[in-house]
Amino acid sequence: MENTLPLHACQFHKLLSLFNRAHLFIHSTALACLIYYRAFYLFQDPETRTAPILPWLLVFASEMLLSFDWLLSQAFRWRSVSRTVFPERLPSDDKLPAIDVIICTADPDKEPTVDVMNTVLSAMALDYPPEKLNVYLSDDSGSDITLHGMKEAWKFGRWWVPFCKKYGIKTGCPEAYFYGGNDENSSSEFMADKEKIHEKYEIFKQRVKTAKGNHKVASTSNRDHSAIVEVIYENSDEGAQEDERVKMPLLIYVAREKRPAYPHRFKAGALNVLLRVSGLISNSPYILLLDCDMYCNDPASARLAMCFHCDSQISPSLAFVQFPQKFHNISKNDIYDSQYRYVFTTLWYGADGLKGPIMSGTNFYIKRASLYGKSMPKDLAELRISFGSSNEFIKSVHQDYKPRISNSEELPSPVLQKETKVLCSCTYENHTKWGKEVGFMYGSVVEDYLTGFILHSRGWRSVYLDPSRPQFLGSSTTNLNDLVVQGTRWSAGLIDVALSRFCPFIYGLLRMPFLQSMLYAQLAFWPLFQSLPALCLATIPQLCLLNGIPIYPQVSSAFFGIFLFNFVSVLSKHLLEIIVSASGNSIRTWINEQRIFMIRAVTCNLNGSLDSVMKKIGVREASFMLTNKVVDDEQVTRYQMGIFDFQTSNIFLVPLVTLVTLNILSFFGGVIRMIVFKGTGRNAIFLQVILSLYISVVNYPVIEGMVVRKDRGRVPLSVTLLSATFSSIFLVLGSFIIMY
Ligand SMILES: O=c1ccn([C@@H]2O[C@H](COP(=O)(O)OP(=O)(O)O[C@H]3O[C@H](CO)[C@@H](O)[C@H](O)[C@H]3O)[C@@H](O)[C@H]2O)c(=O)[nH]1
Ligand SMILES: [Mn+2]
Repeated sequence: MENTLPLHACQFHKLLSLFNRAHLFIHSTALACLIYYRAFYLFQDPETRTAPILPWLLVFASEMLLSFDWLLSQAFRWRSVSRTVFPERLPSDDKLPAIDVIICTADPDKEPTVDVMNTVLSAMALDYPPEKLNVYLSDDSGSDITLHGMKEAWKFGRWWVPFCKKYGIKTGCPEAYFYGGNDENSSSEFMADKEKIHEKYEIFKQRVKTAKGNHKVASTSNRDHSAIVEVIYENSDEGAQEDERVKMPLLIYVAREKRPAYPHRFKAGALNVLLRVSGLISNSPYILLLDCDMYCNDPASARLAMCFHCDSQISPSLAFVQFPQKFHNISKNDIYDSQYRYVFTTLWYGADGLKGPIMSGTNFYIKRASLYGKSMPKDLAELRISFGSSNEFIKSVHQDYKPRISNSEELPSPVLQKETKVLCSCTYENHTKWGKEVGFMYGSVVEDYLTGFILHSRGWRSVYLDPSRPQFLGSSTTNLNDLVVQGTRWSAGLIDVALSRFCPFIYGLLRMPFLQSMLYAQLAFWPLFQSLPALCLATIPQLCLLNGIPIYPQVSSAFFGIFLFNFVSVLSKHLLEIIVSASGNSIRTWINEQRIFMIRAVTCNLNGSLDSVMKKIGVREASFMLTNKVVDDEQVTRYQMGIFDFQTSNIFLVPLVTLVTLNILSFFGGVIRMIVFKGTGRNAIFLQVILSLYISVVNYPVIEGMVVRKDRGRVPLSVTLLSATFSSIFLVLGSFIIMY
């Protein structure tokens, strides 16, 4: 009889959820009072109004948007859960399903080949039966350097994988292993082996680097090259000794065809090609997806994920098991919130309590069949419309298909080679459902969010697993420029979805539970719902303050308490969530996150939203600006020391510095007015003074960058001057507009 003990357990965070619901109730009541106060004003006799109607309406609209966004975000707080797994109860190895690992890379200049190969090697070292593990690298640049790197990785892997297995090495990424330094084993045999492997690793690295040095790629080759599919197989003397040979997973290099005249759909396009090619070659029922900068930090993840996929109760509706993105390069005082704490420790736990976390691009084990569309067509004509013209691929979508290569010693037949090239061609998807209903979805550069959304709306679910030892570790953005470039892409991608036919308010509400569609809506609209109010609340109350116009209730009013309560309630709730979710210095994390929310709102969220709108009206083209993975030592040092690096484009920096300048000006202006004003006039502008002060204090690093610092990472003088000019123009023009 089968093992009947459960493979996993789920814990509902009862206390936290109860608290969240109570907070939801109290805070909404306070928000209702605030809305009453704002709306009531509009019906007052114009003679008795203390402020002109335009700024009042702008501030009111911003408060409504923020409140609405807050209300949506409560979906993430309704039902938090966490999960544990019992991999020791899994069936024996011969009963485990096979896994295809797909790793994406796109540019050997921006994504150093040695790092990519480290990810490949870490995947090869996963603790899983080797004959059931197939590792694919998708190379969107079609570069010789990468292919050469793969061959070298294979050779080194023949030493590395057995070494990891023999000594139960956890860190399967050689670079992290040799330079991370934490060994439990001190036996002399181990030490000798380790030294030998370390030497081989250095040789491997040197070879990969030399190949790069010898090879200059033309920058256009990224967009114009033919398809290459190569099963990496090497049988030279450089490999391990015959008797030492351990069975290795299959390693396959795939570069799809790319031509300038054909859209290549960025990462989603690459993934769909890989779905097809892997379908033909190994056709494993489960797929692990990895970005090239995300290595396996623990070989156990495959088995942990199988605790869900092998559970016959939840497996039929389970699309993917998502692990968090964690990063190896986070400093103690993480000034940019590079770890995305909020997303991976607050939001995703909450989403898991509904129908599962949002797909997060990398680190998830997905069921292949879930990507093959809503329902399986019955006849061949329909199958061809869905999947394209390859009969061989169509055969592979049926469960009983036997993969074409079953072990690493076998070479692909010429027929198979020809067929895989067809599947990689840039015309293969024409007039098919790829990217629209089948595979990873096109239409947004956040292909992960959109694909997960479509899967969830078809009734699939996902689960979130966040074991104490990070199963995957990546490199995060550690400077302002990389952060805003990445953030702009995400924001644009999310707004693309928000403004498309997949808008979660309509498409989601009709297809998924209410709370789940709220959670998707909150994320999709988040760039807009953050940036517009932030822009307004960092300018309008300040403009009014300098003109002596009160926009908030005066200190003696009962509504003053309501406003203060709302402000304190949101801030303290945020602090509490940090205390619950993270270890370390909570207050510091809290300030860092408050600051980065504000900075993001007026830089990348704003820019990304604009980008998306401009694409809609046809002024801009879709693009996928890769996140930089080449380390700049000077910038890293600043990040490690907790010092902001303001070297970024003026499109981002000028609005930020302008807003901070404006708030400093209005704070001092306000203080002077409070000294000069007597009685109610003073009371009436108090909250505006506090708001300007709060914004200035939280953004102190910007001020420091403008006036104190002299290093390269400071705010350039030209930006400070430009920003001062902009804020003066705004103040003068704005004063005219609100007065009349
Ligand atoms: O045309 C492309 C563009 C990108 N990539 C790969 O996609 C991955 C993610 O790109 P990266 O530049 O690292 O972007 P990030 O912002 O760090 O990635 C986050 O955001 C992406 C969506 O925008 C998700 O796909 C990722 O999984 C998620 O980690 C990398 O492995 C790239 O090589 C391709 O294969 N082809
Ligand atoms: Mn990345």
